[in-house]
Order: sequence, then C-alpha cells, then structure tokens
Amino acid sequence: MAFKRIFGLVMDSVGAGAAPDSGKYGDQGADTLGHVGQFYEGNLQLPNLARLGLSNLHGTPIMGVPVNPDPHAYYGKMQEISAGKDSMDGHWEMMGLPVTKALSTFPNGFPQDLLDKLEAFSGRKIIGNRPESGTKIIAELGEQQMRTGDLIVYTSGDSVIQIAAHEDVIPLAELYKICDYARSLVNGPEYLVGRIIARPYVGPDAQHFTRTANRRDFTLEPTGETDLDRLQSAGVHVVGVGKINDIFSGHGIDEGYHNESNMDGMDHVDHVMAEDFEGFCFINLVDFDAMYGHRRNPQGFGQALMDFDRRLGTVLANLRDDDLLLITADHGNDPTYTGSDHTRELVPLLAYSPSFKQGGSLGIRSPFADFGATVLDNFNVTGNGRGHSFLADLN
Ligand SMILES: O=P(O)(O)O[C@H]1O[C@H](CO)[C@@H](O)[C@H]1O
Ligand SMILES: [Mn+2]
Ligand SMILES: [Mn+2]
Repeated sequence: MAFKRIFGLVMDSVGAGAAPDSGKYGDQGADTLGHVGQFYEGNLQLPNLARLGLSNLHGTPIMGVPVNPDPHAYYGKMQEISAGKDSMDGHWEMMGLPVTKALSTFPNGFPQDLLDKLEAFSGRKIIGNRPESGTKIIAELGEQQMRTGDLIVYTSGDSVIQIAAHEDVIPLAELYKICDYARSLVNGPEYLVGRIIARPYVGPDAQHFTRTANRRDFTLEPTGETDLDRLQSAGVHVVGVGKINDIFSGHGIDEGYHNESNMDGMDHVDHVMAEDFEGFCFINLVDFDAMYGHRRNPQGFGQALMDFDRRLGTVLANLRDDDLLLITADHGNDPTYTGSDHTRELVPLLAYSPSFKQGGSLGIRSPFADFGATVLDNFNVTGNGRGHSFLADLN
C-alpha cells in the first residue's frame, strides 16, 4: 500500500539492547530501554508504545511495559553498520548513507595545530581540551571563563568538537562564527570530524549554570546523496523537525523546524500533521539523549519516555488511514551504564498505520538503511541499493 504521508520519528538514544558488535565499543550488556524499565521497578508506564508492541520487540519484556499479544504495529529492531555510534552515523545510515570509515576522535584532546588555529582566529585562549561531560566541564571551568573570556573546548567518545560559551561572555553570534571556522578546519583529509557543537549556557555561578536551546550542530556535509535528496529531487515534500536539519546540513529538506525540547518537538509534529501534504516528515527528539542519557539519569530518561508516550497518544489519534508512522532511534545511551557516552545498541523499530488489520514481527533489520528504503519504495523513488524495503510486509 502506498501512504500519502510518512512520519519517521527518531527517539534519540532510545536503544533496545546491546548490538552484537557492542564488545568492540566497550558497551557489552548496555540496554537503554531494559535498564530504564528495571530502574522504574514496574512503574514505567508507556501504554501507547506498549499497545504498538514495544515490549514485543525487546526480546525480554521491558519491566512495566506489557507484551501485547495482539500488537497494533509491525515491530522489530535495527542493527547499525556504521563505524561510529553517534547521531550523524545513525541518521545518515537510515537515509542510505552508512558511515563505514571511522571519523576522527580525540581521546587525548585536540592536536596542537588545531588549537593554535582556533586560538588565533578567536583571539581567545583554549581551556578544557579533553573528553568530558558537557555539564561537568562548565561546572568546572565556567566561572574561569566568566573571568577570562577563555574558550571551553572539549570532546567525547564521538567525533565531535564542542565549544562551550557563557552567553553573556561570548555572544552567540561570535560562538557560531568560531564553530563555523572550526568546521572549516576538519572537513578532511587530515581530520574528518562529524560535528562541531556550539554549547551556549547561562547562569550566575557554577551551581546554577544551565545550557540553553541555542545549541547548534555544525555537521559534516553528507559525503554523498541521501534518501532525503532523492525524495526531494523526485518532488516528494520533505519536512525536518528538530536536529534533522543540522544533521543533514539542510540537504534534501524543504521545510525545517528547530525544537526547544521534546514537547516543543511534539507540538511541531501536531502542527505538521494538521497540514495537508504528501511526503515525508523526519523528526528527531533529542532530550532523551542530551538531558538524560549523557547525564546518566535513568529517572529523567523514564519520565521523558512517559511524557513522550502521552503525546504519542495524540499523534496516534490524529493519524489518517493513509499515514504511516515509523518510530525508531539512532543509537543507545544507557543511563545506567558507566561513562557518559552513547552505547552501541540495536534500536527499536515500530511501524503503524490505522489502516493495518494487524501487527507482526519485522525481525532484525540491517543496515538502518531499510528505514529509508521503505520510505523511497512508498513514494516510488529509486535508491542506491542500500537497504531493503519492508513496505510489502505492512498491511
Ligand atoms: O556531554 P555533552 O556536552 O552533552 O555531549 C554529548 O553530546 C554530544 C552529542 O550527542 C555527544 O558526543 C556527547 O559528548
Ligand atoms: Mn543521537
Ligand atoms: Mn548524544
């Protein structure tokens, strides 16, 4: 069946259990959904996701989330083939562009030549320069930055250069300019970095610093055509909600919305759903990741899932018979795991339309490109051969 509209919703970080290659990443036993469920000891209430089949796909049921003997959705998991476990890898792979060559990471801090160039361009001294949690590093160095105007530059296990700046000390426009310059330094061949991330924050002192929604990701331009470009070239309307626009550097996107939060993102989804269009709406909800996964906060993670589930209820009620909703994730970020990095996990896959007579299993799909191949198939757009459509399984 061909759907008029497809809504592809990425719950950023919501992994469904360790991937077979998790050992290579030091992530054995990670399980974002399973461990959040255990943390809640049966009180994780996700009635809408449960009805669709969230616990059915998880293997062992998620505590508190009953397995539905008659699931409303087609359910499965997806396994990533990209070398990295960051958002960019996950989303590009979903859109037919796996990132199989590892991007540059900086476990010992950034090389001197990069630091020199950044200092010369910005006229500011660089402090930090190590892998660290973003909230920890501003608590440690933010007051120093307020006194000196130094630039806090840090990284993580991902291919990222993150620049934290107090909004009253380094104005946003200046921060973005520095990030844009940093972007220009690492587009290859020597360094190929996934993202430069501007991390503005506010607050009077270390106890009260909070990061703001003015975060901006300066992502590597897609290194080839993606399914979004293919859809757009074929005249299929493409809407991006949340980080999607950043992740694809705007390529292949006709209409973009920036999210202030998950709930703001769901407001955008409601808004787009009320529009009459034919096409693909690609949505990223990042709070699971940025506010709870990296912060190793299972309590907050579970609450964010429950808040999302509530809003999903409205989406399900508003879906039309010729709409398809695909729900998935880009990687794991188990809030009970050691460290503060993403975890290499399988991701959930749920496919639902009110027109379905029943649900069923889609098995384990790999690569993530099966997702994009399904969208292309629906709109009769030719892909690059990456991924297999599961459209014919949905009825
Ligand atoms: O600790 P914070 O600053 O949130 O950074 C995290 O956010 C980045 C992007 O998801 C990750 O690479 C990780 O470093
Ligand atoms: Mn992500
Ligand atoms: Mn992240």
